[in-house]
Amino acid sequence: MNFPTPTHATSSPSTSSSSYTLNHASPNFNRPPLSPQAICTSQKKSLCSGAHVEASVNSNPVKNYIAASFSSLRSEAKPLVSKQSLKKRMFSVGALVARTDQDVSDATLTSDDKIGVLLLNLGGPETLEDVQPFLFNLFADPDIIRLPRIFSFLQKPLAQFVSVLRAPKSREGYASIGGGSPLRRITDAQAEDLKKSLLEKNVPAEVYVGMRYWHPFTEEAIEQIKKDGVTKLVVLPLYPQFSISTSGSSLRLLESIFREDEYLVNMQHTVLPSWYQREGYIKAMSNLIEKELKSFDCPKEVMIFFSAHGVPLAYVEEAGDPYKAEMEECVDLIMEELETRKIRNPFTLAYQSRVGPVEWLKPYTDETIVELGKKGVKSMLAVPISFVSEHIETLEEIDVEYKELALESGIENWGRVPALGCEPSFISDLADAVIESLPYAGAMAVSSLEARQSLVPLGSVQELLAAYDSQNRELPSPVIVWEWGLTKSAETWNGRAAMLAVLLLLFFEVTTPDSVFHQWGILSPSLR
Ligand SMILES: C=CC1=C(C)c2cc3[nH]c(cc4nc(cc5[nH]c(cc1n2)c(C)c5CCC(=O)O)C(CCC(=O)O)=C4C)c(C)c3C=C
Ligand SMILES: [Fe+2]
Repeated sequence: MNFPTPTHATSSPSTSSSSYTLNHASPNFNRPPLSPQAICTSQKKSLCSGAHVEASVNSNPVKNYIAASFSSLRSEAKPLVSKQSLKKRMFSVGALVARTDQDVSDATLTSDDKIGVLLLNLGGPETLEDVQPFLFNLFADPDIIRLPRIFSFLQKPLAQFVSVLRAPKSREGYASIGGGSPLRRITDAQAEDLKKSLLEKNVPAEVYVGMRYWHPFTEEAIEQIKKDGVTKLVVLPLYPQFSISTSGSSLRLLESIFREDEYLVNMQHTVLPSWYQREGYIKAMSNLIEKELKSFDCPKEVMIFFSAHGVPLAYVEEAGDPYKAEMEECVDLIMEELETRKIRNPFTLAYQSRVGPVEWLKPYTDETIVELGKKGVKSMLAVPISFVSEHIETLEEIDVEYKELALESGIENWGRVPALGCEPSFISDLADAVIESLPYAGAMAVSSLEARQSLVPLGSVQELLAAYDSQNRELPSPVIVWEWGLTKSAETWNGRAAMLAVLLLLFFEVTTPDSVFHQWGILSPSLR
């Protein structure tokens, strides 16, 4: 039994033949239960402590799924990371395989097959006028702000309110980076290069871009996929690490689109939920860091400062988002790779870009920079780690705000690693990831009602989505921002509701003649 590698794919007969087969035998896809060690060694302790580890629900869902999916392949898998780290982590990464248990059968591509790759990304406002509607789309997403079900009718009014409130600050940021987000341009270029790379590897495919919050919207990409008659689709979120708020949100949207559509239900497809462990990605990141370190006078003394986009703490602690664990493992893998190159710099991971008053993942980037400055760190290399394109948070937040903060904090030498963008070895590795996942694209059983309810064939996305939620609630619960009870987020939101009530009272106090406070003598008339 062979693990599908790029080598197999590139050894496929040329496309002129009537059909070609990815050259590997079908793996047995029954998912054996994971051993507790396999899970615990692959994750940070917090996820493992005393956990009941049996099904793939109680810890890192994406990894569990992948681990479960690939555990039967482990012994023969081509190591994707160093042997040492593979041993330590017990499993390799691959596609989140869109498969039912029974039927990873022939991975055969026929000449009639039309392969598509759907790149999922966030999207960004292209002009300053786009900023508020873009923010509206973002905040209207229940994976970004989730209200309790009985208040879900308030989602759009709330999104309108928050987006209008946030827009001036956001607009200022986008104005300072040239009047809009570069995300569409860069993602289009990545799509173009990926298509070329796939062709060079003898896998002709069309690559589509589907953005979550701005053009080209995922719905538009899907329409094009249908028009083009794609028969096998690889869904590839452009986020190396999985978060409920990013890849999860896009997958949830896809799931709802697929469920409604006869064509899509029948189309074979597979999903790669996260790919930060891939050797190609780890090496590409390490190359960038190694190169940038050389621009410092004393490279060995530079603090490598990984800065990841944050998520609210409740995502990780209450909803089981694997984001933090994946991020930490990703950083470990990069540092291991650098170690093999004899680069043994000190390093830190912190989280940036928090929005609103709730607690986000810590340590915060800004506070950490100040602390490191106080501790006497003189040289720092910032490494944006959660995203593969330049965007507002690299170009403005890191390059301007954090740089300024670092210099004020006593750090004398500052550098920043560029985002991967269209870096050829990275794109080539993405192409390999697509090729490796193709054999697992499977058809949904249209007749099955259950199949219609999940994005990928029966079981897999359900497992992925359900696994977000450690309490196994009916719906994965990304961020319940307000519920009755004593969770941290509930407390925060109860507090906010109270604040809102006070603000409303004050508002009516100063705008209406018969105000309550004045009648009670709490506010003097001069304040009106
Ligand atoms: C892995 C990356 C990202 C995570 C995780 C993420 C979570 C997340 N983001 C917000 C709120 C905002 N994000 C905004 C922009 C933005 N976010 C990401 C990536 C992640 N977000 C990117 C790449 C971008 C920039 C896109 C671009 O146009 O360049 C914004 C808008 C900008 C701003 O006003 O700061 C907001 C708002 C939340 C609430 C969240 C997790 C719940
Ligand atoms: Fe964001």
